[in-house]
Amino acid sequence: MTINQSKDEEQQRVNDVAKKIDKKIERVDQSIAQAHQETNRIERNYGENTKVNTTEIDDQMETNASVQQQKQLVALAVENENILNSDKLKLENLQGSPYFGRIDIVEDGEEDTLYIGTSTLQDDNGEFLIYDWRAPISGIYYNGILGKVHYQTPNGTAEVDLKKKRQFQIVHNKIRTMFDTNETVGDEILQSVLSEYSDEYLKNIVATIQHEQNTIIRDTHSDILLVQGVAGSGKTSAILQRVAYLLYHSRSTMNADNIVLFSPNKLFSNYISEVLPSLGERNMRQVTLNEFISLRLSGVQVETLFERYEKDEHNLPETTVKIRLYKESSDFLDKLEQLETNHPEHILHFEDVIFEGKPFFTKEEISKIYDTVNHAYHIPDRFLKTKNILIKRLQKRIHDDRQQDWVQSEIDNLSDEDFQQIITDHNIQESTNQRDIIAEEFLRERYAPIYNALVNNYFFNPYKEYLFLLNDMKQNLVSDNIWQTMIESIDDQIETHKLNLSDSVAILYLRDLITDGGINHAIQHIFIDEVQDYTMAQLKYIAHSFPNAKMTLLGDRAQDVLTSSYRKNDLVTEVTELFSKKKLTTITLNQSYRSTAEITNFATKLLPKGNEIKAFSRQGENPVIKVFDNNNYYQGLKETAKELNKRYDTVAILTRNQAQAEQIYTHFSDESIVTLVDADFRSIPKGILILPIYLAKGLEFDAVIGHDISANNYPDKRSVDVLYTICTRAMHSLTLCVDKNISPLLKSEKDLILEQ
Ligand SMILES: Nc1ncnc2c1ncn2[C@@H]1O[C@H](COP(=O)(O)OP(=O)(O)OP(=O)(O)O)[C@@H](O)[C@H]1O
Repeated sequence: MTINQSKDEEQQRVNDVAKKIDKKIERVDQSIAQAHQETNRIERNYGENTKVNTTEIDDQMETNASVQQQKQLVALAVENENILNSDKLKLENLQGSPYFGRIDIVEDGEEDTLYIGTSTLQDDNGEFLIYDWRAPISGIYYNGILGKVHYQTPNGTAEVDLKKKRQFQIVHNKIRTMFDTNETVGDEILQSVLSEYSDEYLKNIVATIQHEQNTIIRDTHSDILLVQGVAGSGKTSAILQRVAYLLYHSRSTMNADNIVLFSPNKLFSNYISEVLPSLGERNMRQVTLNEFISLRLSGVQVETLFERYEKDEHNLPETTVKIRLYKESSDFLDKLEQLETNHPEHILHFEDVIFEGKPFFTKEEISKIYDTVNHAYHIPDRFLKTKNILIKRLQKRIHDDRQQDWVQSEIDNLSDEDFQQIITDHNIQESTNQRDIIAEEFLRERYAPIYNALVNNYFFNPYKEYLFLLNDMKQNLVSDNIWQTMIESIDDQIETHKLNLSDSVAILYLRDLITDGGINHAIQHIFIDEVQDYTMAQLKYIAHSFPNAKMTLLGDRAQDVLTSSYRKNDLVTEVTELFSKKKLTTITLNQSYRSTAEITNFATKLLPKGNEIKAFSRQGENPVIKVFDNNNYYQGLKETAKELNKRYDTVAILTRNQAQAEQIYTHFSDESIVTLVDADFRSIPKGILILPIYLAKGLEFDAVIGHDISANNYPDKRSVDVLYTICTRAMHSLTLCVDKNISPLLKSEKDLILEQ
């Protein structure tokens, strides 16, 4: 059979499947309409039932039971609607491009042909028209070369003979390209996908997942999966396909709410938000490190990594670097823990519990309780016992205060409505001591802020405890004077409700350790993108906070934009040491997909070990270094951007910091096509964008212009990470602009220099 004949047959099949998908969508639409009517009907009914009389006890109980039942019915109806909507989304995702792969196999002597797409589709007889790309058998499409291959099933490893592997590119239900291949998912389709222009949203890559990426996506054994992947190697893409894969495989035990992704900034969250829905899945929870810390330290303003980077720009004093490195190590957290546990005689720093302007429990009273609890107990147990004793004292006080005159008179003054409300809220039966019970409930409500303070551990001051431990700490990093000055400066900051990034994690760790709090058992998977920005102390704290979670950490040691000015240790070595007791797998991705070969080759020359990075064979223009006369610099930059914008939808001018971005913007102020992006942006428009590199982390643009690549701005090796990250954001075109004084980092690139 010729390829054209088989293409005709394949096209025929696409047409048949497309019709079946359309029909199924029609049917789902009808079911959704019916389900919606049903939900409305139950909700109306629910509303009427809740209006039943609630003053008589019997009626009240009956109403409660009925309301519960109605609530369940509503929940079921809504759930049913959700399932139908999700089915519809999956079908819509198949519309126009129902599948991308086909495998012909022989299993146990039987021949079979399977088509692979973003989700499963069966016809009315239960025949599989499309297999989900995450089904066990689909794994061989990504991994297997023709011949005998294995795949994992729930019952163990199965062997099949893979006879044919065919790839399709189907657009609007027409086969655009189709060919048979042997090894990985072929270059030709990848070429075509990668040549497309940048988009506001990252796309799913299921049709072209590469071998190593597939290993990351399908790993279910490791506690810690660490991926060191060069710029543009598909780390972020792998995260998202992995989330989709894990959700499919653990459907009965996990949903998207059990997964948390730590993302580098708000722009990034929006950028990746379409991938999972395009695979028929819900997005996982997302949080930036700063949001995570700030949520846990409410009332304190924690410095962001971006703010610190902006402040740090120039050479940091050696002592600052030493102290910071120490505080960011996991050893530092261990040291705090040790100091705390080795001094059982030490009384924690407690605070008065204030009620209506006066201490209800004084810190002396709390300290005394803590001191009387057996010193041999672990600190969290002593803390809990103290807390329980306080709660008991509060309960006793409630009990004792019932007969107080002021309570009695407050009850007498209650309106009938309020009186009745207390009875209803607390389900108080009629009896001789009804008034006592009402008094008790009244006091419980009145004293609720105290109870709240106790439950939330507000009677303990972790900030003072931290300062105390710092004072107590023997260290030989810096002179005692400098150490003391540092402590005083933290104290001053705390006074103004501010905190450094490195202190914030230490304080959280200490607080959670002492109070046995801050632990979330429900999260099963943590993903951290751009892990090179995280300190070991932060990773240790995150692991401590989510004890049941497996962690997938993805980063690039060469894109250490935010901390390279002072950090020296290697990412992979540090992470491996930190998690030495866990089952850790490290995967390296050396193939870069984002940029043209010319751009990747240019960028890799900046790195000491750049020759390990493999460029993808997509050709484009050479990068250009444009040198302008000092007076014409901004004019030149502006014209370069406008020129590029005629050819490319998104042109990003990337700077070292926000101030530089703002300065450029003033030169553009007459143009409406230009956007100055800052840390609060949630999405990126098309046109010319100006932004500091740290906000462009993880993103990509058709054309990139590096601003002011001069010896002043990029003086030495410590600037390599920033420059490398700038260059690798470009998909198709890279221009570096500079006045006469070119950075020494570009010394070997004389051929690319264009004097203007
Ligand atoms: N297997 C693939 N098939 C198609 N496109 C891919 C594949 N892998 C990566 N890409 C594309 O390459 C680009 C870079 O991918 P991604 O952003 O996931 O890389 P990254 O390693 O996270 O990059 P960086 O660290 O530089 O931010 C994206 O446009 C992505 O769609």
